[in-house]
Amino acid sequence: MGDQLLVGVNGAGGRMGQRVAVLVYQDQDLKLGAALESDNSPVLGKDAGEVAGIGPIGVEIQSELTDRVDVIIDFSLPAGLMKVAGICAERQIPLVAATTGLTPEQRNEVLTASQTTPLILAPNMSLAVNLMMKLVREAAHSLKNSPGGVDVEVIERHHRFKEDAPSGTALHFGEIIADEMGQTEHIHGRHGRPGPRPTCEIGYHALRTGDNVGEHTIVFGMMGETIDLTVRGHTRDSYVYGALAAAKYLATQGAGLYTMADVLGLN
Ligand SMILES: NC(=O)C1=CN([C@@H]2O[C@H](COP(=O)(O)OP(=O)(O)OC[C@H]3O[C@@H](n4cnc5c(N)ncnc54)[C@H](OP(=O)(O)O)[C@@H]3O)[C@@H](O)[C@H]2O)C=CC1
Ligand SMILES: O=C(O)C1=N[C@H](C(=O)O)C[C@H](O)C1
Repeated sequence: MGDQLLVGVNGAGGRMGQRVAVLVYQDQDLKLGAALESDNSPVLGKDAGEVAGIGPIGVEIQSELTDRVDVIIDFSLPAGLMKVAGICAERQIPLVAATTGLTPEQRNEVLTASQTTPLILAPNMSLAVNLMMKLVREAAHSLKNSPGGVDVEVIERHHRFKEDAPSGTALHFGEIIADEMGQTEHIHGRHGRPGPRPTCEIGYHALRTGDNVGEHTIVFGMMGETIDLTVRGHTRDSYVYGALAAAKYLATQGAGLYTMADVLGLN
């Protein structure tokens, strides 16, 4: 149909990229217009649908964007996002950037794309996780002046294949907490004899086990009681649903930086 949104997916051969191809194919408002991978990917030249396990859909995986698309969804690796962000900025293609593990410099470079095109850069596209971010901000704000002090730790669990740690989601939870409570130190694990825990710390702990698609627990530890807030994904599709909603949202916006809260109505 002429009014379908043409979606490009960057990282088409990956765990997330394959699910994007499937759920775009199943969405009557969307059509897969391009499937991108690195120039040394073993799936170049293959049909994106076949790689994703749903049979041929007539979209060949390529390393360069040659077709017109209305929006690009990126679930790749930092190098892949950097490349596609430059393309989107130049061609004014809205970009849903989901890749994590960026350096601060890479993040800042991706963000410049919002000067010429609509952009969302979010470590987590899930509705439950983004709502949990709102809940964690509220909890941090309410607890920040607790008389006995509050120790906050972030525990994340992911599949054994995840390349970056801690997760981008965990780091963003930490940013929210520090913004509300004022912690200045972010420490990753503990070993040896670190001594008593300073109150200025947020601790991060990354578990890598099995096929866990993503679980985050924020621990607010006080004297005499503890609050654990946990959100867990059941399948990767929880992230893709958010990414597709973000793509539809950006397609209606002008150049600028937007958030998943804008997309999901969580403001
Ligand atoms: N924001 C969110 O909601 C979510 C974000 N993520 C993030 O998405 C990213 C991908 O996760 P996942 O799918 O599990 O990882 P995978 O490694 O399975 O997929 C990444 C894909 O990107 C490809 N790739 C690598 N370099 C490039 C490049 N230069 N251009 C285009 N494609 C490239 C890889 O190809 P090759 O294998 O050949 O290198 C691979 O197929 C991670 O950073 C993850 O943290 C994941 C889930 C949710
Ligand atoms: O690699 C993953 O799988 C995920 N990565 C993202 C992150 O690093 O926060 C989002 C989600 O947790 C799944």
